Amino acid sequence: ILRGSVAKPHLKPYMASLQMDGQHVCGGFLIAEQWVLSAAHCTEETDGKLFQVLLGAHSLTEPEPHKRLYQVRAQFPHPGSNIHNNKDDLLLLQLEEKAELNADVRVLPFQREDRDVAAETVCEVAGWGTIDHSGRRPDKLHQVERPVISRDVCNHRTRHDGTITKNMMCTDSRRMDTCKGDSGGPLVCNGVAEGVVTAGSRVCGNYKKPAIYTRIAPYAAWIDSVMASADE
Ligand SMILES: CC(C)CC(=O)Nc1cccc(-c2cccc(CN)c2)c1
Repeated sequence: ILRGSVAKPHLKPYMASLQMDGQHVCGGFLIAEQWVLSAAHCTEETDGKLFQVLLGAHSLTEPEPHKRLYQVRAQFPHPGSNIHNNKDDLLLLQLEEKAELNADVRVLPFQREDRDVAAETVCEVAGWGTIDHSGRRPDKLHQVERPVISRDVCNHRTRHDGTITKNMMCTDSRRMDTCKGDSGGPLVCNGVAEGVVTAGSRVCGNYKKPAIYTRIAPYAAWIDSVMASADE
């Protein structure tokens, strides 16, 4: 998160850190006791290995009462996701066991009504992604509030030039923005997860390249079907 602030510890108990070999790679969030939602492009550099999922954390390194690293039983990238564009950029992770829910570990409801969030709505996004242009990575969770911008503005030829589909949404990226490592985290508007951070043009803090999110509502049926069909 560029030019945001350190989050209040454990006030976003749905946040997950997707880790590989003990390193934070991407964000994610708890959508059910045994399921985390994130972004498919986070698996681009993992060579087919499974993530581990850290829940209940504020600091990535310090001991905290309800912090726990969960093994992943299976990963389900959306079948339409690919490395060439941001389409269907969702990843479902089934934890090896149900997460123990407590004050620091809670499920976040996601939007099921497929209707655009109004432009100018101020939403919040959090993550352990880079916090400055030298790529510094934080130990503690950061957050930032950003206004939604309309798909028409986001699709302007000087912005994302028509690549923003009805399954995507954008927020203003002037100075404060999401960045590398924030992918997979939720865009939370009025207490509900409306979107999942995607890397988009992989630039940060440039107002000409608004932040892009995969809208969740259009994928509610896919999410439900994967959770229902996965084995015990
Ligand atoms: C395997 C993946 C972690 C590779 C990757 O995603 N790289 C990367 C590099 C630069 C910016 C970003 C990035 C992320 C989230 C939002 C944005 C744009 N605000 C950029 C993402």
